[in-house]
Amino acid sequence: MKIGVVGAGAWGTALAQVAAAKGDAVTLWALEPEVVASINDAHENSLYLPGVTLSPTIRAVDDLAALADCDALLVVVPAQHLRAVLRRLPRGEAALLLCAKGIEAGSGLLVSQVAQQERPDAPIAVLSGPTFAHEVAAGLPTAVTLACADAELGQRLVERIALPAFRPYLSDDVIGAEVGGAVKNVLAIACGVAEGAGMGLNARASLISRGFAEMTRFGRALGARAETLSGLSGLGDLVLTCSSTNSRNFSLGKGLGEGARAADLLANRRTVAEGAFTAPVLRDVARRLEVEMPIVEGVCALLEGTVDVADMTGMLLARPLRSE
Ligand SMILES: NC(=O)c1ccc[n+]([C@@H]2O[C@H](COP(=O)([O-])OP(=O)(O)OC[C@H]3O[C@@H](n4cnc5c(N)ncnc54)[C@H](O)[C@@H]3O)[C@@H](O)[C@H]2O)c1
Ligand SMILES: O=P(O)(O)OC[C@H](O)CO
Repeated sequence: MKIGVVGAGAWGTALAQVAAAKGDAVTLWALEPEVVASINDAHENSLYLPGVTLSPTIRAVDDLAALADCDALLVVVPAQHLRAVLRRLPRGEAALLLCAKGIEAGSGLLVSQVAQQERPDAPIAVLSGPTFAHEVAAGLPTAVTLACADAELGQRLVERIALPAFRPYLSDDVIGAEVGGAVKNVLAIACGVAEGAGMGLNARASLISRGFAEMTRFGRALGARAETLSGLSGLGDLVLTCSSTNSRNFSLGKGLGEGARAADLLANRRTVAEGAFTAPVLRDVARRLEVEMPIVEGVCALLEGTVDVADMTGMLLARPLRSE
């Protein structure tokens, strides 16, 4: 199975390294010419994954047409750019393994739903789970969910990307795998806020737990299965992302908790904090589905600057007492 990777941020680069680990050639499309040059000349992505020596079998390209002969494409551009990039991909039979975590602004669609609209004939799968790119690139033990409605294709993809320290679990619940990855980014912002404002570890654990209840309600409303939401791509990724400043979403929240404005924290940043873009559209979809997501509502209000941290905390704590 000839693999191409679309998007050479930290995660696309780490996944190219995974795909190249068995010695196969991997074509990696990068948006930025300096990233193409850095990978081909120095075997390093000095912009997005500095300090990691990449396999010499990874060839970076700046032209999406170079991916035309691939059997499978790992699509790793941020959710808000996915549709535009899919429109420019060469037409073909390649399976799309979608690796971004988010919900598209405007449409309210998950990544797989965007892909189905843009590439209705392409076989689709989703890769998600607790995966800091630099740890995967360093070969540290990692387990992920690979979700695909077509069990045979899913099995082939699992076997193609599995490594001794990179362990994919196969699922057929595509929506469930995506909901976890999209919602956890917003909840990680909330946990970062608690960290930045010095609210303590009890507050963080409560946000993870009550946030998981929000994720589960939302996922169930979209048809996700409960066991997917409590698996690697749901609870697993929620725990990871809510626990470390290695997470861009958690770090963004920490800055908010320390009193910075969202616009200042987001201005001129090169790396993506998907939760900031997913939050308002997640809130809108949840309201439409009549799913209660008070933590997500609070994160949105804070990002929009309509409340401060004290207001947000007060609103969450003052909600009516209820059973768990
Ligand atoms: N970094 C991680 O540890 C990690 C792990 C799992 C999933 N993800 C997900 O993977 C996706 C990509 O994140 P990342 O961490 O690789 O990115 P990144 O933050 O390292 O880099 C930003 C990426 O966005 C791309 N980009 C910017 N503007 C663009 C445009 N107009 N069109 C197309 N691409 C554009 C850049 O070229 C670059 O590839 C996100 O959805 C993220 O949530 C990231
Ligand atoms: O740095 P974050 O917050 O985008 O998180 C990266 C991965 O999604 C963690 O699984």
